[in-house]
Amino acid sequence: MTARNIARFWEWGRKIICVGRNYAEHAKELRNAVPSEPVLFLKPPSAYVKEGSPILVPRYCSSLHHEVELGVVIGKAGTAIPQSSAMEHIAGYALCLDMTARDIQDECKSKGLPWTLAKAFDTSCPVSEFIPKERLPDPANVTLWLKVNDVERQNGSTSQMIFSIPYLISYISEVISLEEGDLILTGTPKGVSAVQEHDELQAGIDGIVTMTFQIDKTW
Ligand SMILES: O=C([O-])CC(=O)C(=O)O
Ligand SMILES: [Mg+2]
Repeated sequence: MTARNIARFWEWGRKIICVGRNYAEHAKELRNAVPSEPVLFLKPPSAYVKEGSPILVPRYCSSLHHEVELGVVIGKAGTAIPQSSAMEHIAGYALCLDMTARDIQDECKSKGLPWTLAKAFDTSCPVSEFIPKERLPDPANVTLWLKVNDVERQNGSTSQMIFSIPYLISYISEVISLEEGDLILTGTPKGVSAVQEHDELQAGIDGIVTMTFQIDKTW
């Protein structure tokens, strides 16, 4: 059997664990309380989309939002990983979008229902190429940006995260064992906004990676 290539982690069928409200300014722009513990939700592996394929607006959604986020790719499995050794479990990173059907999420929130329809649909997790961890020596201090049709919407530093990457790995792995090829989305900085069919989304980490996606309809 040939060894699987971690640089193609999105093909492994592993889980995607997302952290919400990890930047105070973003929690505030959506009128949410700043959390005292991480807010977690999941996306299935069918949510992955790579450059060259479009991001699809679900038929039931009339307000699709972008959320640019740093993704952490797990390279070594673990359960209840201590913060002190958490970084050893990272293979690398990817720039990610947590595409969100905001109107549906608002409805789910008001009814106290889970966010699956708002967050877990096909193409809800666009990802960049894999970034080996050596190329991002200080993941707690990188700037993420996102433009819609060349207009900047999001620009924030991972230094603004409420819960650090080691804390998140430790917290998540107490509840959900982490496996090689899993992806953790670490939350979005402020500036989320709605996108339409034919819009072009460009996102990047300066000097490290950029990626471009088009928005399309499913119907
Ligand atoms: O839907 C939300 O705003 C929660 C979330 O994913 C984030 O903060 O990144
Ligand atoms: Mg998010």
